[in-house]
Amino acid sequence: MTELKHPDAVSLRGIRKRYGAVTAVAGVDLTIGSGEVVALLGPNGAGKSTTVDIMLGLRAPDAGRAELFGTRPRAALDAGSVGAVLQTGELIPGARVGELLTAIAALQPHPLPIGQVAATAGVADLLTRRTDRLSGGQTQRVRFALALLGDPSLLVLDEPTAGLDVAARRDFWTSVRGFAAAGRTVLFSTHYLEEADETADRIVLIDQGRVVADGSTTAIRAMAAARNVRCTLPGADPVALADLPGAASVEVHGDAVLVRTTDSDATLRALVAGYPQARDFEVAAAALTDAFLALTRPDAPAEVA
Ligand SMILES: Nc1ncnc2c1ncn2[C@@H]1O[C@H](COP(=O)(O)OP(=O)(O)OP(=O)(O)O)[C@@H](O)[C@H]1O
Repeated sequence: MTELKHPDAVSLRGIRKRYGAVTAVAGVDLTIGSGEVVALLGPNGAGKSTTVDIMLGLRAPDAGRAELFGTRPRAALDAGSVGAVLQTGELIPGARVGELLTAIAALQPHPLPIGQVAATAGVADLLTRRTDRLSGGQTQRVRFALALLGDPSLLVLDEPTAGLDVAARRDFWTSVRGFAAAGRTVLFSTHYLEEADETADRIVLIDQGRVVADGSTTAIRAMAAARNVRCTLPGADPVALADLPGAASVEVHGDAVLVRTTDSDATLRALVAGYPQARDFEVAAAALTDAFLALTRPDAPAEVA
């Protein structure tokens, strides 16, 4: 593994970036330790790609500092410590996959054997194929192989499975998990909670250019299963409602009650039994962002307006 000795693979401090009137990144702090597998999860336009580009030294931030293994991103890239699969960039058309891997390996300070990389990335049967005759899933696997050639300690993947079908996605993530199993660091961005859930140890939720939550995948999965139970209940007491089974947080606005719960069946049964005057029941999936906020603010008091 090509590694610069430093405990943190990634360190972002106070990163900000605007494009004209659009604030893409609004102050991101993020530390990723060596060996972590982290998903950067967020909706379209959340600022994931801009954050990744700054992290890799491909874009300059307006403010803040990005370091990989305690050094400038470009120095870490030049040392072969970092491999990346980005959304942009075409494979050289007309080249054979094996030729391309051989050519790029020659540029690396400490290349891995082509056969090993091809096996890890699942491209061993594609080496004689032309790069412009590959399917989307095969193209992504070749790009993944190219990123592995320098034997990186950190792999950065920006929405690597965008546009791939379910089978191609599954194969891709199997290869990534194989890479991560060797104790290397992986950061990937995705829109899909399932991808984050299946592959990452930690999920960082980014929304409107900010980190709005950061937690273990287990904790995030539990919160993603959260439901909102709403009802009309005159004279509701938020403190008493907070004792309902499964209740994570309670909001009371006049007669309107919102209970965020991890067990909506139990909450609803107890609500019906304990509050006969309650009516207009409604149960809905909690928005992921709400779930993350509830997760990261466990001490938040019940809100009353
Ligand atoms: N080169 C650019 N010029 C102007 N605005 C940009 C540019 N790149 C990104 N933006 C804007 O900055 C914001 C963040 O974009 P970014 O691509 O970083 O988000 P993202 O989370 O990666 O989105 P997606 O999931 O859609 O790829 C968006 O509002 C986007 O329209």
